[in-house]
This record gives sequence, structure tokens and C-alpha cells, in this order.
Amino acid sequence: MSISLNTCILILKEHHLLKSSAVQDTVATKMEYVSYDSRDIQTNTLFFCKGAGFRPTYLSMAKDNGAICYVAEQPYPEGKGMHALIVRDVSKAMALLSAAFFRFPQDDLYVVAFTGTKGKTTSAYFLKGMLDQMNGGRTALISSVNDIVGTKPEDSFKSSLTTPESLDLFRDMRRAVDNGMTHLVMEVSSQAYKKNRVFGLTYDLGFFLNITPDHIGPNEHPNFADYLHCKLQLMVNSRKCIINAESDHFDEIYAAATTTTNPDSIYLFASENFENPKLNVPIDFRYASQETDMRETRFKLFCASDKAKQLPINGDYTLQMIGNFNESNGTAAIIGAGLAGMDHDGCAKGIRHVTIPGRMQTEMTKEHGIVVVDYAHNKASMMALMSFMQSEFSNPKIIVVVGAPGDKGVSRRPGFSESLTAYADKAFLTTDDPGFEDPQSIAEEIDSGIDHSKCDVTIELDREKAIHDAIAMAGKDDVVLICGKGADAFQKIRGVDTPYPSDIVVAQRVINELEGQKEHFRN
Ligand SMILES: CC(=O)N[C@H]1[C@@H](OP(=O)(O)OP(=O)(O)OC[C@H]2O[C@@H](n3ccc(=O)[nH]c3=O)[C@H](O)[C@@H]2O)O[C@H](CO)[C@@H](O)[C@@H]1O[C@H](C)C(=O)N[C@@H](C)C(=O)N[C@H](CCC(=O)O)C(=O)O
Ligand SMILES: Nc1ncnc2c1ncn2[C@@H]1O[C@H](COP(=O)(O)OP(=O)(O)OP(=O)(O)O)[C@@H](O)[C@H]1O
Repeated sequence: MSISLNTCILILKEHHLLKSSAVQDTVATKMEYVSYDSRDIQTNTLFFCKGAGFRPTYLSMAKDNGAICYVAEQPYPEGKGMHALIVRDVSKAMALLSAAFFRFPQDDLYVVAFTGTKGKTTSAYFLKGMLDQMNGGRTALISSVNDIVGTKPEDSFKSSLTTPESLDLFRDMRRAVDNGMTHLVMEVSSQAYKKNRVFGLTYDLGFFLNITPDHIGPNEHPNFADYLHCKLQLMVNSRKCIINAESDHFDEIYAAATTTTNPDSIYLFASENFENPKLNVPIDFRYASQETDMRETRFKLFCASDKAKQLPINGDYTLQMIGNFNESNGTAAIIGAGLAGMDHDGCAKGIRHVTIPGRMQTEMTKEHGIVVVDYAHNKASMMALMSFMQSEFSNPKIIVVVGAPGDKGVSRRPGFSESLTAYADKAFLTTDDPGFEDPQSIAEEIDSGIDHSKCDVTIELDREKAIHDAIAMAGKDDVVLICGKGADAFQKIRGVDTPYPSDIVVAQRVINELEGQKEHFRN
């Protein structure tokens, strides 16, 4: 793989990004590697100086290690003797040049993107499960749990970001194409748009699942308007748009979709009884709950409009994932599979056994009720989870283990106070990725907003002990919800991913200790 200096200049000029360039006569002009990290350089590398944490010494290091050209928003003396491309926005430049360097892998993939405050990972896994039926397991995945770029074990790896840096994304897409993958399902976070990680990328299908306030605070979005604006970009950049008509801010979402997409290629879905008198476009797909228990979720999908009836996906579906919110996620994913060419039988077979690490993993204990490990970690998902449990078990005692992360998403803390007050009988406030903040202060902040006449609180910063105490106190008919970390096997503490056994492992161990049982969590 390579890219010439001239090509870089042309691309940057075409997008009005180039401010100035300095070309060295004696230096090679063919770049054979790209990087934004001075610790990862090869001969003739094109190096991007980007990010709040960038230091000019990284450029010196990159040059010493073989970088011959740098892209930056200002010239650096440390880059003397290298080609220099000085640009208006280095993150946009990196996305465009990376796509070109990796020979536009998106052109060889059917690319589907999900955005939404909640349900991205779940919907992405559902869709991958179905597409794999059709293409023989050749669906690549970019998600906040795992990235999968091929069929061999070494082609699956844990992701550190939900949506990777543009350079990493295009490299992974190239790897997927070279490994014979035909489809890519990806989660696109609001940060991905804010940081131009997907700049210039167009999706075959783009989904807007829902939006509620989240990710607002230092290092993320300054306010809700910015969060919404970033998420709306997915609609602007999708050839076909699929929108949850029940989402807050529906009008803005639909309007964003119509800026670049004919209404014939915009599809809406909603639950059976949803009505919005102000809506002047028809709902294309409806879903209706069937009988549901703690093992499975069953629902029916109706193709309601003429446009929808062209897709043969009408019918009954069963999910192994519980939680009524998964009917909405499942519906979205099935519409995606239908638009990609699948029929009801293929979809039903593909989605039937999909499970997702750390999402709604449940265990029925003998003496301590039902224990659920789930990734719910903001107000909307906590509300959805606890209201589902309340309705399933006709007002059980709900015991929750939860904490809020440090350094980000500060808006989640009052959201936890509110949702715990609304539904929980007992809360163990504990540690969840405190970063550079004091976990005790985070817990006290959540506690200060809880109405203690409704929800009793214990602050127990040792997460393993909190899980133990929650399960130990639960009676036969109670529900224990261990929230926020899912299958994460680390705690982010002061910039370091500190090993942690994972909530599933801890809960399993506690149940085994208490009941001597050797079963494993479902899913
Ligand atoms: C605000 C933001 O988007 N930050 C991301 C960004 O950081 P940055 O560009 O400022 O880079 P930096 O880490 O300060 O480092 C500066 C540069 O120096 C380079 N460097 C560093 C050290 C060295 O020796 N040599 C060297 O060259 C680094 O490679 C980097 O290019 O680029 C880094 C990778 O290059 C990311 O790890 C980092 O994500 C931060 C840590 C993060 O966690 N972001 C969260 C908010 C996020 O993006 N979350 C969303 C999910 C949200 C949701 O759930 O919906 C996501 O998509 O994951
Ligand atoms: N459609 C939904 N509405 C409300 N809550 C949901 C929905 N789907 C999932 N959840 C809840 O949110 C949790 C996270 O789900 P999921 O990982 O699919 O979302 P996500 O959008 O990828 O989240 P994140 O951006 O935080 O990684 C689930 O464990 C569940 O508790």
C-alpha cells in the first residue's frame, strides 16, 4: 500500500484543506506507511500530528524512525527536512488521506452504521448474526465490544473506542476486504463525528435508534445540541436511512435524513400502538410484543407501508436476548437485513441465537433471586432495564449495583439518582472507571440526589464486595441488577486499564460460593 505526495496534495486541495506545503527535493515522495503515533513508524511513513496530547518531540521521534512527510495544522521546526503538509483540520485530512492510502475499502463492502444513545451494540450484533447467515460468516464488525475483520481468531480483537480513529478504521476495513468480508456493520458514536473519525464516509444504510441526554461534559459534548448535531450527521451521510419514529427529536432526525436522501429511501419503524398525530409520513414497520419470559423475547414484525411490503420480512421473531427494548433493536436490525436482501426465514434463523457479552446476561439462583449483569449505564437504559424487571416480576424487590465513570458523562450521575429513586429498593453505589476522579465523591454525588425513603443506599467502593453483598442479601423473589460494566475486564483508574475479573466472573463466583452451584450465566 502506498500514496504519493502529489496525490495527498491533490486530495487536500480538492477539499480546501491545504494551507501550505513544503516539498523536499531530496526526500522520497512515495509514502508506504501511515501513522499518528511516533511509536509506530516504518520507513517512508506519512505522519499525522494530531490530538490534544500531541507534543513536537513526537514528530522528532517519528522523523528519526523513518517518517518522511508530516501533516499538521502548523509547521514544526522538528519536521525540518521532511515534506510538510499544513492543513486547516488535521483530523479531516487524516480521514481523507487514510481512505486513499488504504484504497477506499468501503467501496468493496456493504456498509451499515448504527447510531443512537442506546442499542447500537445490540443492534449491530443482531444484524451481523443475520447477515452471517446470508454471506457465510463474512460480516465484519466495528463495535464497542469487539472488532471483527475476518474469520480467523486473530481477526477479532477488543476495541478501545466504539468508533476507531479514521486511520485505524480504514486500515481495518482494508483488512476485512482482503479477508473476503463482504459486509461491514459498525457503530458510529457522536464522538466519531465530533472528531472526524468517519469524515468522508458514506454508508449504504444508516440507522438512528434513539437519543436522550448523555455524553455531555468535559472531553465529550459541551451541550445536548452539540451531541444531537453530531449524531444527525449519520443521516446526512447514509444512502438509505432507517429511523425509530418513537425517538425524541424525531423531526430533526427526519429533516437531517431528507437533506441528502429521497423520502422513498427513508424508512420509519415504531411499536404497534405508537401514534403521533403530528407525524405526516407513514410508519413503514411496526412491531408487537408476543409472549415473553426470562429466557426469550418474542415479537411480531409487520410491514405496514407499500414500500415496506417489498421486503419479505413480515412475521414472528424470537430473540435469546431478554428486555422489551430489544424488540426495538431487533426490529431495526431485521429491517437492515431485509434491505440487504434477506427474507423472513433467514432473518429469523440468524437473529434467534445472537447473544452479546455483558448485555442482559442472567442467572436464576436457587435462593437469591435472579441476577442480571447488564451494560445499562445512563438514565435511559437504567429506566428501561428496571421498568422491564418490574413488569416481568410484578413488583419484585430490586437491588442494584452501579457506579458512574469519572472524567466523562457527568450528566449520568443525576440520571442514576433519578432512576434508582424511581425503581430500586436498594442501591450499592460502587466504582466504575473512576479515571482521575475520586470514586467516593462520585458515589456521594449520586447518593445526594436519591430519595432515601424510596431507595436505601450503601456506598461500597470495592466493586467485588458490592456485588457479593447485593447477591447475599437478595431473597428468592428478588432481582439483582449489576449495571454498567458488562463484560469489561478492567477498571480505568488514573489513565491505566487496571485488571478486574469482570462483573460476570465475580457474580458467578459469588453465586457458586453462596449456593455451591456450578452453572454459568446464560448468553
Ligand atoms: C477526545 C477524543 O476523542 N480523544 C481521542 C483522541 O485523542 P487525541 O487525538 O487527543 O490524542 P491523544 O491521546 O491526546 O494523543 C495525541 C497524539 O500523540 C500521539 N503520541 C502519543 C504518545 C507518543 O509517545 N507518541 C505519539 O505520537 C498519539 O498517538 C496521538 O495521536 O484519539 C485517541 C486515539 O488516537 C483516543 O484514544 C482518544 O479517545 C479518548 C481517550 C476517549 O476515550 N474518547 C471517548 C470520549 C470516545 O471517543 N468515546 C466514544 C464512545 C461514546 C459512546 O459510548 O457513544 C467512542 O467512539 O469510543
Ligand atoms: N433501545 C434501547 N433503549 C433503552 N435501553 C437500551 C436499548 N437497547 C439497549 N439498552 C440498554 O442499554 C445497555 C447498552 O446497550 P448497547 O450496548 O446495545 O448500547 P450502546 O448504544 O452500544 O451503548 P454505549 O454507547 O454506551 O456503548 C443495554 O445493556 C441495555 O440495558
